Amino acid sequence: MITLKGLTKSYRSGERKIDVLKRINLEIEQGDMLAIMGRSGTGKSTLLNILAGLDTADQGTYQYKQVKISDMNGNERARFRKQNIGFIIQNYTLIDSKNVFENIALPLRYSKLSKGEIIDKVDRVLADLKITELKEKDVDMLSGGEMQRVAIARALIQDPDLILADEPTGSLDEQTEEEILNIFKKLNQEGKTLVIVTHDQVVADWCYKIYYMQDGKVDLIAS
Ligand SMILES: Nc1ncnc2c1ncn2[C@@H]1O[C@H](COP(=O)(O)OP(=O)(O)OP(=O)(O)O)[C@@H](O)[C@H]1O
Repeated sequence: MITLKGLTKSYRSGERKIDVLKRINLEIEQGDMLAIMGRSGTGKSTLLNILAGLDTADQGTYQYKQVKISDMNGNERARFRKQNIGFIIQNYTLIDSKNVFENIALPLRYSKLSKGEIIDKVDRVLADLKITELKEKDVDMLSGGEMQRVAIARALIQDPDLILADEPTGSLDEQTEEEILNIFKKLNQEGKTLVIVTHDQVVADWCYKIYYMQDGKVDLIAS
């Protein structure tokens, strides 16, 4: 599904150049569920942002199915992201001034769907995640676990094939973490591919493969 070849990325910080990714090669198969671990600052989020099409590498190629993402310009990558990627991050990035329904419907705002079709879609995702009762609530009234479910719902609204999650359970208690992981497992069983960046061994152990990032490289350490 995904092939990364020779992916290289550096950042400049004043005089210093930081080589974050050094000729990374990685294959991700459709239907996989994998964890990326590694110490802070080793480039996990950078790699995830490149997979999402939010950032680009300096060198190397990124192929998604038959398409070379690394050849795309910013607009093309934005379209690719919208059509294929569900992105979930730790601090939810929900919009406080909007309620749960409006937050989940947000990615559909420029779609050609009618109001009724949008409502149906949101209702279906809410039901799948068992959060229908939250539909009209303001997001600033939600618990951390509820917010994360809403963020997942929003990531799923366009039915993406690839779900990228950056520390998705980082601020949740153990029970809520397990509930979120169960949701991920179910999505995976339905055919979605998941890439999860985590510091948490419990989260990694739910995945089929665990990769470890170090010194600009990514190595498979368990499968
Ligand atoms: N936009 C940027 N400009 C300059 N340096 C950056 C930028 N983004 C990331 N970096 C640096 O690149 C390195 C990798 O950052 P990244 O966020 O990918 O690491 P990470 O493994 O996800 O870390 P953490 O586990 O703490 O989230 C860090 O040294 C970081 O400071």
